[in-house]
Amino acid sequence: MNDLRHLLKLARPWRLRMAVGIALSVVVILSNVTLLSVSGWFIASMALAGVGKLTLEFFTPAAAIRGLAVLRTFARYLERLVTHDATLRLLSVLRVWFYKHLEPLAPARLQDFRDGDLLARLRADIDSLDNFYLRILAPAIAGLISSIAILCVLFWFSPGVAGIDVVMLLLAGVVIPVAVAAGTKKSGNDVAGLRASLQVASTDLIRGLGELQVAGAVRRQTRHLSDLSQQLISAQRHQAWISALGSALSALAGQLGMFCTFLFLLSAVQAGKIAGNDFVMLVFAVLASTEAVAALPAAFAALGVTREAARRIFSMAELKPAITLPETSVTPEHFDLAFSGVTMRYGAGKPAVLDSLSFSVSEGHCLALLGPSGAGKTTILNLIQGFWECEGSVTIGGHEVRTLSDEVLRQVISVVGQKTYLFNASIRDNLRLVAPDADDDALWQALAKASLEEEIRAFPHGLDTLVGELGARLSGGQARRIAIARAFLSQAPVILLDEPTEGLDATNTGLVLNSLKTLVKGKTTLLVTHQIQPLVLADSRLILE
Ligand SMILES: Nc1ncnc2c1ncn2[C@@H]1O[C@H](COP(=O)(O)OP(=O)(O)OP(=O)(O)O)[C@@H](O)[C@H]1O
Repeated sequence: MNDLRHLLKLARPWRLRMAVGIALSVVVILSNVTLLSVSGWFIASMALAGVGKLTLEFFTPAAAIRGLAVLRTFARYLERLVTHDATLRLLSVLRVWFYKHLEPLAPARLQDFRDGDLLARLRADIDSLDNFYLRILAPAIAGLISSIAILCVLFWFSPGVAGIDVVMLLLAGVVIPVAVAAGTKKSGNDVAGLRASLQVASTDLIRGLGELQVAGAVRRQTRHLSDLSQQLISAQRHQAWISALGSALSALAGQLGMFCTFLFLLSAVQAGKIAGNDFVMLVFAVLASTEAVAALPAAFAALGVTREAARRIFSMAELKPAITLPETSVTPEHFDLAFSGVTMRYGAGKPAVLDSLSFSVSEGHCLALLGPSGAGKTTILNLIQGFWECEGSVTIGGHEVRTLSDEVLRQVISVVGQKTYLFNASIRDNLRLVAPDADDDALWQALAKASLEEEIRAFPHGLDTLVGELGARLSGGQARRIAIARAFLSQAPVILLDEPTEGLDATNTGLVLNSLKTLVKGKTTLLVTHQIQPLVLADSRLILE
């Protein structure tokens, strides 16, 4: 329930809109109940007037019936407009709010989550929260207010009938929905979890299709996907069944309430203690009062999924970043790098990856970091980028990295790694990621320095060429040189090179090294490599054990 309370807090800016939505729901319910009751009264009165048992002025009730019908339709339209508007506003803010909480968690804290799972939280779980106000909160509050109003009016006519209606409303509006919530709790949790697993499996299938095909494992993966899909369908079917059963039982409770009212008032009518037209009106009123609680079984069926979705979102948003950088900071004036007594562990109690490490790189120099796999070379690059906390000090130009803002760090540091993330957009957009205001001339100059200009000019669409998903339409060497062009555009004074020529053929290695020679000139550079060729860039070497 804490998660739902948290959600309510986030919805606070729209509380007026939400309250108006609930008030309109109450108007809809009460106008429906009044319409049916007055109609019953009017038809019975007309019948009695027809056999001469009473005289009737029928203009007023006829006008009231027409007025109620118009009010009901109009209020329903407005209620849909207002409640959906409030829900969509809440969802749009929630998505941004969640993304803002995710951002500082990257990359250190997000490594425990799979991409598909994150996507499911960002999309499907947040979508599920539209249930909260629209299908749970608004119907429950509107149902409660309307029930009290109906019971007060019935009590004024007949305390006995009000008593019958209380029992019926408690049954249809509390007992049955609570039973539905209990019956769908497990399947609700399952639906949110299975949806995420399905997203993870689908992402894996699409991303790894090439490997799966080579390994002959496509069928196995699709069978896994199909099993998950079946489990999700059966959890959703279970929910739909219980929800439908709840709605049917709720409707049955309304019919029983009507029947009991009929029996209760029959003797009074026969004894002439109550008029025939009032008798029909009260019977109809009890039947129509189920309208106040009709939405609750479905609402409570949605409670499980909604609660689980809220838990998944808020549990993630409560995670603490591995390191908290200040919002703003100075920009260093010079750019030498220094590690002093740095000890680093990936988690408390884990072995030290770096143990009291000290070294420095003076401004404009290139230091090659060498050492066996697992020695901690990439960890050093991660610390410089401010991704993890460590003991000791890591400084750029004399400023501790942890005292520099994220914005300053991204301006100061540029990374060329073996994996370059390319967005499925044009080459222009991929380059402008680091320099949004750069014009085409600047982009071509950067491409020329990255030894890529001629190849891009040869493409029919030049800078507008779409690179495909993860840069699928470019070769590995071209993608690497796009990363180098980005580094030229960013003009960052500190360059981190992580295996810059790994996996490239001799021609591409030559092209990349030529460009890197220009890039690192005058910049402070750390080079991580297992290969011999990139060592031409280095002024000195540090061997880690
Ligand atoms: N995010 C992480 N969480 C937990 N442990 C990690 C993480 N990243 C690296 N490690 C561990 O830290 C140690 C150093 O890893 P690191 O990637 O820095 O080594 P490396 O020298 O760059 O290796 P390679 O040359 O193979 O890239 C390894 O034992 C690795 O398992």
